[in-house]
Amino acid sequence: MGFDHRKYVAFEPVRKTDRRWPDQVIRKAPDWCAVDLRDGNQALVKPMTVAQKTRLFDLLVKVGFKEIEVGFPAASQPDFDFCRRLIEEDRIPSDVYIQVLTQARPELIARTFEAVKGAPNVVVHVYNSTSTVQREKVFRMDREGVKEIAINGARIVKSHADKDPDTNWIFQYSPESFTGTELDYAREVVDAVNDVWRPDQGQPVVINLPATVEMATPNVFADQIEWINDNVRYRDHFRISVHTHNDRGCAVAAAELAVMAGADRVEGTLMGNGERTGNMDLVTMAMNLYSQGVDPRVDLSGMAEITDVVEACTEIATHPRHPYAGELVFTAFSGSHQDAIRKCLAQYQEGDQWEIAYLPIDPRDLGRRYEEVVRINSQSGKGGVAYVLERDYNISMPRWLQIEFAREVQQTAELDGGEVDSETVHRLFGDRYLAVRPEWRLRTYDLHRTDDRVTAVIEFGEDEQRTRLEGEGLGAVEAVAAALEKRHGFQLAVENYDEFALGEGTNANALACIRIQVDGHTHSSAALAEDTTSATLQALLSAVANRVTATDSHKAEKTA
Ligand SMILES: CC(=O)SCCNC(=O)CCNC(=O)[C@H](O)C(C)(C)COP(=O)(O)OP(=O)(O)OC[C@H]1O[C@@H](n2cnc3c(N)ncnc32)[C@H](O)[C@@H]1OP(=O)(O)O
Ligand SMILES: CC(C)C(=O)C(=O)O
Ligand SMILES: [Mg+2]
Repeated sequence: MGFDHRKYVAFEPVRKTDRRWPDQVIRKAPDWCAVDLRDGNQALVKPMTVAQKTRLFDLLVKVGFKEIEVGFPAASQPDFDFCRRLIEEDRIPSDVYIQVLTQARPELIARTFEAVKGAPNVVVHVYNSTSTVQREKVFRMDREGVKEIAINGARIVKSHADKDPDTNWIFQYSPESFTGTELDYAREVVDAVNDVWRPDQGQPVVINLPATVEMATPNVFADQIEWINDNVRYRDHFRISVHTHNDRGCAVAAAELAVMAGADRVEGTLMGNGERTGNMDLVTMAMNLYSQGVDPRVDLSGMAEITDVVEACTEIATHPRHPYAGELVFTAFSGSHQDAIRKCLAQYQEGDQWEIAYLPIDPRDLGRRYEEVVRINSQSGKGGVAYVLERDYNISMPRWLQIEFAREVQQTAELDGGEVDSETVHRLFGDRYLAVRPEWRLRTYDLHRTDDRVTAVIEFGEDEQRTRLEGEGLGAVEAVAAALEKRHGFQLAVENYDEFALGEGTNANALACIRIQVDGHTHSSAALAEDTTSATLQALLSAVANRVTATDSHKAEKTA
């Protein structure tokens, strides 16, 4: 008893020597069938109301699905009523087939045909279970007996349809629990059904091969599909569909490999709602194709609407890491990812092929914004911090300041433990580098250049108490630095100094960043101003102010 793996037996792989699917590449989207309103619905704690089903149906149509399984009308009154509503209110576009599921039981098939009466295009989907376990333990029948259920069902479907030639009928058969069915037997049943329906004589047929329960790795499923594809009768005259479940977490992979193995059609649900761990997720598979440059033949650009409607109808929240749709899937918190994204995006031009590290697709294609791409916490680095200030505040920092400021942001993030939003990053930058004390505010400057020297005269401070300094040097910064050295009696070296013209969207035109060294201590500052010289001189004054304040408080501490 307990946690004992010996309770389970390994799935027998398919002994195949003519495997071709591994070399295939999907270059065309399969036909899609959305089964949200049936398989998705039957798995919900609270099955959808008619109003919810209608909302989800309208969304599926809007997204572009042309085959939509709308329910199991013989199972419940709401499913029946919903079907009637679609037809009687003329809600089904002329190029859309509604699909209805029924067991292969005469009374249920009859009721199903009642439900779809008057619809122009209908897929009647009949199923019975064929696996060894189901034959032996559920139906207690031999192979012939279970095959007879299928044949009977096929006959009854055909006879109802024959009575209603105004509808375009597609017949669909599923050997339910196909993955647990011996392949030769699955073929035998499928052939027997097609012998009734005769797709070769013009009857449109879908043979849907379900991984009702996902029992093995996706390559095994692909082998099963390729084997059926190679061995069934009438293969050129009907579509093979697959319907995978996600018990092992590989429903999408299994469907993709199945298409490589010859499947023409894929059933699934938006966001993967469905029995147990869910159905194959149509959003993920379609977007996987899209990200490979393949037209998915559905339009998922309104992803926010898709997740809103699916959440409202299923009452299941979207996981923040859900592929393509989750809140966090286009966000990088970690430093090296942010750095790479920032560098790639800086080189990206509209119309280029999308080659951005860590972003498999352009978030804007799904209605997302670059604003979400880089978010800051304690895992972030200088690239991310710089990106946020550039993106949201048009502030470019030199590399040396990025390194220094990222440490400050990191400390805040560590103290806080969570995310540091863009406004906080901006405020930290302003408080730390841009704040100007009134007594150090630059008021005027005057520069005189002779052949190789500059004489600078500056005034700074409050109105009544302005300080006037004069100095000389090779350039303006050196001249003012010399004046400040003389006034304060220290040695000042400018370690780094950068200035940037600012783009639109800011009041100032220039940003200057400076780092000075005084008596072995470094002090950095920055300033925004109308012109680059004002910005530079203000940055220098603020850096010196930092030094003077530091020295004063040190002296005060000693005296105390
Ligand atoms: C893998 C899938 O998702 S398959 C779809 C599953 N979806 C659903 O079941 C949701 C809707 N189903 C229902 O509401 C009900 O099951 C109904 C209304 C269809 C039928 O209900 P009931 O008649 O009460 O019977 P129940 O579902 O228990 O049926 C089991 C009986 O049908 C038989 N049966 C089950 N599936 C099939 C089938 N596909 N074809 C023929 N007979 C079948 C069983 O052998 C069993 O027979 P028994 O009564 O002789 O023992
Ligand atoms: C009815 C069938 C196709 C089904 O839902 C399954 O086998 O999972
Ligand atoms: Mg299913």
